[in-house]
Amino acid sequence: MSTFRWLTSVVRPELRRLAAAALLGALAMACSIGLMATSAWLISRAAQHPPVLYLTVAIVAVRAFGIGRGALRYAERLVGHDAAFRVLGRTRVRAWIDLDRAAPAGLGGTRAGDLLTRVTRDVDAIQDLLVRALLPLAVSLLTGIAAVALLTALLPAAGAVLLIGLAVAGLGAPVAALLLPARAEHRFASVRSQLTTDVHELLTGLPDLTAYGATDQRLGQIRRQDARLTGILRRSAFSDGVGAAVANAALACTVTGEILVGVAAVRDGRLAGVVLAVLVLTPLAAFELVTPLPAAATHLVRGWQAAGRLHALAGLPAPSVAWGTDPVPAQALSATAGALSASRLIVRWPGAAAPAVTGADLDLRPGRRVGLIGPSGSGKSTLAAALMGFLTPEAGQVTFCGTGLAGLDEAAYRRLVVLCGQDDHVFDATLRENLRIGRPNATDGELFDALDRVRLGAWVRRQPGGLGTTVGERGARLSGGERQRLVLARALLADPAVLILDEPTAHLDGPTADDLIHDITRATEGRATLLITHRHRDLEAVDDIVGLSEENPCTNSPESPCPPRKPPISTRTGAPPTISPWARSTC
Ligand SMILES: Nc1ncnc2c1ncn2[C@@H]1O[C@H](COP(=O)(O)OP(=O)(O)OP(=O)(O)O)[C@@H](O)[C@H]1O
Repeated sequence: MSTFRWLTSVVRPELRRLAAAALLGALAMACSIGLMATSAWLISRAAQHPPVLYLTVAIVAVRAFGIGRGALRYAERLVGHDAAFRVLGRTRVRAWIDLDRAAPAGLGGTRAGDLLTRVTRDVDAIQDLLVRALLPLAVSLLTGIAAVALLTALLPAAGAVLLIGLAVAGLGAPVAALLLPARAEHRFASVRSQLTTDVHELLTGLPDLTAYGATDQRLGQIRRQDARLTGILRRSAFSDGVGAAVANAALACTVTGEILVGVAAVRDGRLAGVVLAVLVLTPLAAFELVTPLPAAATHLVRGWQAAGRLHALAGLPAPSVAWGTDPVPAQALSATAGALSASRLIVRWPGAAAPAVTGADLDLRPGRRVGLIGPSGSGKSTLAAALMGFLTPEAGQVTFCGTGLAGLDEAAYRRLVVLCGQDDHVFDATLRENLRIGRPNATDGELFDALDRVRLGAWVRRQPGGLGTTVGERGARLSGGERQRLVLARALLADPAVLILDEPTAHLDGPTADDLIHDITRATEGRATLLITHRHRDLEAVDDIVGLSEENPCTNSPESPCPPRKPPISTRTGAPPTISPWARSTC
């Protein structure tokens, strides 16, 4: 879809409101011009001292135009902004849907600062495109025609002079505003986005930059971007000024032209003397139309760029599973039918040259714990992402209770299968709010129960704020181990049938890691659990072990097909699983 079609699709539902706003704006401007024209006539006529009765209609008209101008302008702002905010809401929702569709695995090629700029400033630029560019253009066009028609009716030559003046100012000023900074203006959005990205990276990486003494270098980079943006804005302001100067020069020439043709017409007797003031003063009001046009041209270009950048979000890779609408199947779980299985999976990250996982098999059954081991980079987390449906396998299938993920309802699946990852996000909120992501209506007692299961309860009770303690951005006020146990407690609160734990003992000292594994063993009783780990001691807690090899030489292409999967490095079968009654009824 082209940017134009994308823009049309978000604006189309509000077209009637926007047309009403344009009409109200045009009527307000018409009142403004009418006020000026009637006042000019009234002053000239009053100078002839006619009976006051002759002036009554004009006096009433002046009052009506004066009141109408204010009331109509208010109504235009109300209707126009209402329409713009509706478009804004729709654009923002659409941007979020595009991001949601791509997240989490499709956002690898994007930068947080750039995305932030798109969903905030680029969306705002769409509002400016509507209320500061398209509406003023429409109002100028409508009212300009009316003003020229009025003067043409009084004196055709005067109408022609106004037409030429408005055309020069209405086209010349915006073109001057656009042509001068054209190249710079087209770089505006990307430079602004780069600046936001650099500032965002500086703030998030400040501790490391300070530690390496690299802050000045980064600040220098930000200063250079800031100087580029300032340069663009300065050139923009200069060309806006040139546009305004063109408009004012055109106004001066038009008024002079009106005086010349008007005086000639009065001399020839083609025009009544009292109407001369109308010819001379009406352009003053009519030129109010062109004053906002240079800025409108700038907002048009910026809004168009913003629309292109927002439209590009729809093109982000969406590697997640295309979920179905069926709820999770209702057949009973059994020890033989895998709750969550993967067979001959080949998984590739978007844009990667080769698959990260080739031919993996896995069978997670209720009540059994499986340990997943392999060297760093062998694809353990990638396999977990595929089990969660974040990545669609190139080949092979992930099934839950015998049904492929593409046939299942996503929300139902997410309630039953939970991933507790290595770098799960901790929100800048209280402990309570972070935990309740796992179970929104959990009581404080249930939260403490989960915290005790990961040995964090005593620490939370010692905090003056208890569960209300704030944890800082990305959990900055917690130690690595506390953060890890907090996200594990959150996963346990979700009470899933299948729990995938990606290196839960990372960041922990040996004894604490042993205790945590012991607690995990208790907490996962009756569930299907996948424990991804580098610690061989952790494997004592599992029933089966599956190993991934680092060698992934194939690309799953005809030239380099993937070989049949090697058998697991070692497989140990433990005691028969215990299946809790609730786990049996899960599927
Ligand atoms: N978000 C991503 N986008 C693109 N490629 C990725 C992404 N995450 C991982 N990869 C690539 O996939 C491959 C496997 O990475 P993965 O994280 O699955 O390995 P791992 O076995 O979990 O490693 P570790 O034990 O170090 O956590 C790596 O080559 C990595 O570069």
